[in-house]
Formats: sequence, C-alpha cells, structure tokens
Amino acid sequence: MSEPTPMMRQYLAIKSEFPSLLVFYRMGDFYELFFDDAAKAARILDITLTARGHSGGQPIPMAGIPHHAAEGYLAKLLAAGESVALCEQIGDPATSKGPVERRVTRVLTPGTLADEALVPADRVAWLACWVQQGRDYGLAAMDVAGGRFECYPQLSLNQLQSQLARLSPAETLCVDGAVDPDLGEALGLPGWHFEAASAEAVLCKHFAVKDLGGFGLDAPSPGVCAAGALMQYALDRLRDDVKHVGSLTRIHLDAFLQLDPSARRDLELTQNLRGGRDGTLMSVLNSTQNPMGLRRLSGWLHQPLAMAEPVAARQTAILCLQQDTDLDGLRDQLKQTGDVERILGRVALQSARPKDLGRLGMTLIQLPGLIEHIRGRDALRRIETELGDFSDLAALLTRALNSELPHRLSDGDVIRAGFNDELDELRGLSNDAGAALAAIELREREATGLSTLKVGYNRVHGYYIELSKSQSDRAPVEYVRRQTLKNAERFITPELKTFEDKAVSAKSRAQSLERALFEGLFAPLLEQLGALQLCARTLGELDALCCLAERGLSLRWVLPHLVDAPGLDIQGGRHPVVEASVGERFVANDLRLMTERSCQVITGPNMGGKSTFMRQTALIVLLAHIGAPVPASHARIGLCDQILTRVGSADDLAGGRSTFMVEMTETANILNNATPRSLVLMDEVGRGTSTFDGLSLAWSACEALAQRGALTLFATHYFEMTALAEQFATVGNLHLTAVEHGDEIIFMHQVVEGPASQSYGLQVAKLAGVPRAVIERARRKLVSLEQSSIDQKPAGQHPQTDLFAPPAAALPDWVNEVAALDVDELTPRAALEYLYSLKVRANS
Ligand SMILES: Nc1ncnc2c1ncn2[C@@H]1O[C@H](COP(=O)(O)OP(=O)(O)OP(=O)(O)O)[C@@H](O)[C@H]1O
Repeated sequence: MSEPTPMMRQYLAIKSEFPSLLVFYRMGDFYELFFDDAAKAARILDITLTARGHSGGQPIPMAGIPHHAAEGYLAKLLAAGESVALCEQIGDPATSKGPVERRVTRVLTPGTLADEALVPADRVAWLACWVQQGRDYGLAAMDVAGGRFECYPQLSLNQLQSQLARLSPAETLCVDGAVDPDLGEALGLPGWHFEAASAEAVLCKHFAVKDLGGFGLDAPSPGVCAAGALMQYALDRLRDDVKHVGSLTRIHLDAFLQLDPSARRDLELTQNLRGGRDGTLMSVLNSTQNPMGLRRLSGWLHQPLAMAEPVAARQTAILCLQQDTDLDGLRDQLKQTGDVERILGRVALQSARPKDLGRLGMTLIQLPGLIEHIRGRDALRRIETELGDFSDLAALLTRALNSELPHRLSDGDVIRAGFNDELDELRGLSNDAGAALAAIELREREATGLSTLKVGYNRVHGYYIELSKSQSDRAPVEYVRRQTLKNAERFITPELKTFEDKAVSAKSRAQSLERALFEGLFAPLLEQLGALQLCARTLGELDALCCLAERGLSLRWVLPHLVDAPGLDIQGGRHPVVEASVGERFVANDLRLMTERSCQVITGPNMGGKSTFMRQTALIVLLAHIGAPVPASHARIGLCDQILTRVGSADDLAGGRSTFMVEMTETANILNNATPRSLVLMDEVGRGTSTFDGLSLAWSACEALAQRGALTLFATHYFEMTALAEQFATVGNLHLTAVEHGDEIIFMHQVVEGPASQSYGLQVAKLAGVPRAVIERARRKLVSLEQSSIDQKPAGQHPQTDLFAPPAAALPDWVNEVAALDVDELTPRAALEYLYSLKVRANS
C-alpha cells in the first residue's frame, strides 16, 4: 500500500482540523478539494470530479477551481449552506523544501459573512442560535453584515418554530447533540458556551457593560444563554472583530402580529410555494430604490406590528409622503444611495474595499439634498433627525478618494492626488522619474553654469551627474566623484542619492502608503459608527415608506382604519397578485367579519375563487398591520394577534409526515392557539381522508373556531357544513358565484351571502381537458353515488348523516319518495319511467 505523499500528508493534517468544512487547498493558481469535499463541491458547483494520486490503492477524488474565479463558487457553496476553510500558500515555493507551507487564513460560514459578493443584497443572512432549558427555549439572531443582534429571552416551541421560519437563518447553532429536525439543521456547539455565567460574561465584555440590564435582559433566561454562545461563535469566526454589533435588542413578541410557519409559507410573502420569487406579495409590493429599503420592507412583511401606535406612525408618514412631498424626486435621490448598512459592516470588519468608501462618500454627500425633501414635515421629523449630518465625513471622503475607484486596493489609484504630499511625491517619483531628473538637470545646469552637465542612470552606479572632462574640475564641492570615463566624469550628490532611494522603492512605498491612508479613513468612520448605522437604517426605513406610498398611489390602494375592536370590514377587497395578473377582469369583493358573525363558511365551485378570496383577506390584514395601504376601496381592520392558516396541501416526506398528517398537525396548532383576535383561514380541511372522517373533522374544527369567536374563513366542498349556520348565530355562509351557459361554466368570482347550490366539479374537470368519455362515465357514476347515498341513509344507522343532514323541512318531497324506493325491485323500464316523471315535475 502506497504511503501518502508529503503534500497529501500536509493536506490531511489541515483537513483534520476542519473536518466539517470544505477545505480549499491552494495549489498555484487553483484551489483544490480532495476526497468527500471534492465530491460534494463537484455536485453543488457542477464542476468536474477528477483524481490525483492514490490513497490506500484507490485514486484520490479531486476537484479544482481557479483562484481568480473563487468568489462566484464560494457564493454558491455558502448559499447551499456549506462552510469553507481557505488554505493558502504561506511559504515561498522557490525556497521551500518539500511542500510549501500552507495555513488556513479564513473560515467562511454562511452566517458570518459581510463580503459584498457573498451575501445576497436582498435579504439578511441571519446567524441564529437556540437553546432548550426545560420546557422553554431561548433564541438569539445576528445579522453579521448589518450589525444587528436580537434576543428572544423565553419562547415556547411553537414560538421558536415561528421565529426560525421568519428569520430563515443562513446558519443555525445549538447545543451539541440537541439538533432537532423540526427546528432545521444546526451546528452543535459545546454545552458550556451556553452556561448562563459564561454567556453573560462574553456579552458584557463585548458591549463593555457591567450587566445586561441596559438591554432589558437583567434576568437570566435561555435567550441570554443563546446570545452569549452566538457571540462567542461570531468572535471566533471573525477574529474578535464585531464592533459594529453595538447593541442587543430584546424582542417582545407581543409587539408583533404572529404568523405561524404555514401562514408565512402559504401566503407567499417573499417566496412562492415552489421556492421562487414570482407571484409573491413582494413581487407586487416592491418598488424600493436601494437594498436597505428592500431588506427593510421584507422584514416588515415577515414581522407585522400588533400595536396601534407604531402602525399609525407609519400610516401618517406614508400619507405625508403621498400628499406633501415630491415623492418621485425623493425616490430618485434614494436610488443614488449605496448600501451603507453593509458598507459599515465591512468597515468594522476591516474588509471594506475602495468602492465601498466611494459609495459611502457619495451617499453622505446626497444626505442634505435628501433631507431637503422632507424637512419640516411633522410626520417625518424623526426620520429627518436620524438621517443626521455627516458633512465632515463626506468632505473627508471626497478629498481622499478618486471619483473612479478600482475593485481592489492593490490596483492603486485609490487616494486622490493632493490628499497627501508624501504620496503625491512617491507617485510622482515612480510615474515620472524622467521629468524629475530633467528638472534636477536644468536646475543644476543653471546653478553651476556648466553647459555639459547632464543627469543619467546606469544599473551599476545608479543616478549620476555627468560633466565633460573640460568642465569636470569646476564641479561644486558637494559633487562626489563616482566614475571616470574617457571624456567625462560622473558624480553623485546627496540629493541624487535620496532621489534614487525614493525612485527605486517609490512604487512599493506608494502602494503601502496608499493602503495605510485608505485604512486610516476607517478610524474617523468608526468614531461615528453608531450615528452612521442609525442613518443607514433610517435610509432603509425611508425607502420602504416611499415604496409603500408609491405603491398605494399607483395601484389605487387605500390606507385602512385600524381599530381596537376585533373584526374586519373590507369593501372592494382585491388580491394584489391575482389582480396584477388578470388586471381589470379582477372582481373586487366585500367582507364583514364581526364578533357577532365571526365565522364564514365559504362554498362554491372549484376555480370559483375561494382560495383567492381567503388569501386576499389575509394579505389585506397583514398589509394593514405593517402600516401599508391595502388593495381595497375601503377597509376597517381590528388589530389582530395572529394569522393562522391551513391552506393548500404539502407532503412533508423528509419529516416523514403524510399530507393528511401535515394537515392535521396544522389544524391542531390552529385549534390550540386561535383567539377572538386571530384571523384563521381553513381551506378544505378534511379532504385528505375518507368523506365521513373528513367531514366530521371539518365540522367539529369549524364549530370549535366559531365557539371560540376566532375570525374564521372556512372554505369547503362539504355542502353539509353550510348547516352550521343554522346551529350557530356567529356562523354565516358565503359562496362564490358561477353560471352555467349550455354545457359550459362561467365563473363570476363574486362573493355573495348564502350557501352555493352546486359544485360544478365535473364541468371544471371538463374545462381542464379530462377526456370526454371519462367525464361521461363520471356523470353516470355521480348519479348512482347520489342514489346510493340516499338509499343508505335510513335514520339512525349513520350518526354523521343525522348530524349533517339538512333539516327535513328543507328537502323537496321527491327526496323522501326516492328514499323509500326499493331500487333492486324496479325493472329498468319502471326506473326509466320514474325518471321521466321526475323530470316533468322538476320542469313544472
Ligand atoms: N375575484 C376574482 N376576480 C377574477 N378572477 C379571479 C378572482 N378570484 C379568482 N380568480 C381566478 O380564478 C382562479 C381560481 O381561483 P381559486 O384558486 O381561488 O379558486 P378556488 O375556488 O379556491 O378553487 P378550488 O376549489 O379548485 O381550490 C384564480 O387563479 C384566478 O385566476
């Protein structure tokens, strides 16, 4: 069996330190990956898997990526949730015996990134950490690129799941061995990181405080333990450098409208059910002008408010932007601003690039003009103040930086001419040694009056002044003789010697001085970091508010009246996404849900618009709670505590749960948590099992919600459920209208009071292209099913039939007649005659 080569031994030693990371092993112009790392990277990156040498008689799998193109590949791996250790060549290949010395210089994990190329601009790559203590859970989350840090001191399992679904973390941490599939994948950390004392000590040290009382976190809690462990991890990964994380925000969940994970998914806020972005609420709502505004808007959508005051403040600001400012002008100006929030993160992490500071400078220059648009408006006064005044920094950056900046600092030409004399001189020397020498030559010739004096250079003696033999004895005393030629003498002077030292090393000295001057710009920025971060967040907020103001005007949405009493009164409500696709053809609908009529059972044909109507109600309620205008002609919305949904069907095969199991788990969650302030959407609950089981479950779930007084929309194809309205005063019936036209069906999409009369399932199937023969067969089967259903319903045999049967008085008399028929005794002819007689009665 062959021994590993020295290089492979080196690789294996390094890999053993980072077993769970992909090790990028630098070899010349390539990063190479070996063994399982190579196979994984080849699969994710779609690159070729090759082999190099042998190990244990087997070829070693290898995959490589060019060093200069690494960023794109890294971004893809990190987006796939992988972490990477970059192992660089440290030693000099020319002088190394054996393999060049190599060391891991950087560890990249999905949740600890701030590089522009590696973090998507449109969302926050949260690093989250949870811990369980008894029945309670604690959660902490850090936005490393943006410098935000949140703590949720004490949560139930349900709340933790909901928050994790909201954050959708790029990377999650938990106690080693505690990984729970219901909470997503997580990296285990040693338990002692989560001990209260060590967690608190890490946090106090970072924030330079005696205790955490200032953050409202004085009492020990699982959340603080999670926050401490998370901070330690971030410090380890980022080499003790997260000074832009200046505060820990305690999150009070009561302040926010809760969305259960299924509501977040089903309502397709920022991601559709297929995982894409089209057809989402965000796709209609977003007209933000910069990434800070986009992230802020997305954050608002996922965390609507539950308190009247902050909602009212946003509404007032939006109204002011719509009525009292040059909204287009303001938005144009916001378009010119850079992603200051992330730039500041990179400044703090010492990884800002020239273009970062250039864009920061440009943004700070724009600020006064931007503020001018909102100056003196009461509703925007806080924003005006928080944007601040950074004219000193703007001036500094303008003076210091060129207007065109390179991608990398090492490319040079970053610092503007005139900012630093020494740099100007060094650049002058390296760029323009010839001109400088000509200037010296001219000056010396004039000073000495020696006409043959000239300045030259050779590689052995460097720079010299040359005089012809005839004039050389008149050389000034400070000229030191260096070389005698046949017809000339060569001299050096202290000035020339200095010039030479400077010129030879000028280029490299210019580079290092430029680097020092560039990094020197960080200090004054960091001095004002807190105020700059506030400015960045306020820019994001203003952009998001402008977006909502603009969307309201462009899409004819209205600001709703928010009231404390639970209930909804929506007039002319529309579904923003469906309306965007069908345009004028969209049929607006009204809805009233009040304490006295809190539950509506919705029936109507397939494709009639039941789901659309229910979802539009949830979206209107959600938009109202972020303070936004809503797609309606008028809306009065009572403050809600949560939106709970059970719509659509999805298998959770990975979690080992069937469609019906998922449906029932979500239903259980709703029944356990709904309150009279909750908006509950139930779409065809029960359809995943046998008719009677499904109907019974749907009935009792709807009954329970009605009794609890939760604001409920319950769409169903079980017509039996329309009878609930007769038993409960708080239950009403609504249906979606459709009309038959010959053999066709036309959907009116209108919501009207009362139960639907027909389901039109077969017509819809025909519309969908189900073969004619199958439809005909289904039609015959339907008749016989309906017939046998009637036959099988003598009172007392099926408790469900009693429970759900419409009151006897409501039935037409022929039903009893048919029920009494002994079909087996009928001849085909008698049956046919009876059918004809029924038809005559039906038409009369
Ligand atoms: N109010 C409306 N105005 C115009 N078109 C609508 C409206 N509501 C729904 N539609 C159209 O009808 C289609 C079907 O709507 P939806 O999925 O809501 O029906 P449904 O009653 O829930 O159907 P099913 O019972 O089969 O689930 C939508 O995709 C949309 O194109």
